[in-house]
Amino acid sequence: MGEMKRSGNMSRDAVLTAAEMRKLETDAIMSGRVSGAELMACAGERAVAETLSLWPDLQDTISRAVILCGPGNNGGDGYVMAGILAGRGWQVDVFALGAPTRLPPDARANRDLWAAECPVHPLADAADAMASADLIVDALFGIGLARPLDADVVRVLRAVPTSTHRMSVDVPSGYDTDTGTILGDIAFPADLTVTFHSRKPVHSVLESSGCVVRVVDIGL
Ligand SMILES: NC(=O)C1=CN([C@@H]2O[C@H](COP(=O)(O)OP(=O)(O)OC[C@H]3O[C@@H](n4cnc5c(N)ncnc54)[C@H](O)[C@@H]3O)[C@@H](O)[C@H]2O)[C@@H](O)CC1
Ligand SMILES: [K+]
Repeated sequence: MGEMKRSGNMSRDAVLTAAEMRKLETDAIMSGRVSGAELMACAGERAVAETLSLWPDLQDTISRAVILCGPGNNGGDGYVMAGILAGRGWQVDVFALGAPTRLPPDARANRDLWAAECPVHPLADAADAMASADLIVDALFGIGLARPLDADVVRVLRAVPTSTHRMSVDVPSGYDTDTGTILGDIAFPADLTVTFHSRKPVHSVLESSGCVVRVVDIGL
């Protein structure tokens, strides 16, 4: 069975839809209480912390991470994680989907920070690196997935090895947040999902299939 862990100032029982979560974020940003960049930085930091807390063995040696980054803010969280892990001495390879010019601003800023120092590889090239990774991070799609995954993404997900640590940021790519169904044929096979502020309907489905779900405060 999965486990649940909550922290911070959150409504303990709330289960939010994707639209409700998006509204909460937008309202918080519009109020000036917190910026999108701060939320993203916190999301990436908390995702790394929860990953290393679940799998402390990853800190024993120099570990290798593959981070799959998508075309939206979920990808932005992935770039934050890449920077944090590289700063801890990890070998980090980032593979990205979509043109950087189409990223939303906060994700673009974090992508540019990463790309100033390190390469960003095309997503289609991820298979070999995934085969030898200690940790694979799925930051392809979160609450913004709007249709089944395209064939090029499906090909990459089919190459994800089952023998390594696999974590998803917010929602495993391929799952519909509000129904918990897989929109196409496949979703990222996460062992751990770190979601933000509140559970979403998909997380009960994940827990019932054995995925660990951790809910973290990001200052909303
Ligand atoms: N400021 C914020 O709003 C925050 C957002 N956060 C992260 O941002 C995520 C939500 O970001 P977004 O709303 O940008 O959504 P996503 O990053 O989940 O994805 C949206 C992007 O994917 C595209 N897309 C949707 N379905 C597709 C498909 N099947 N194939 C190809 N492209 C597809 C959309 O056109 C859009 O460009 C959350 O899940 C969370 O991880 C966190 O960083 C916390 C702060
Ligand atoms: K994801």
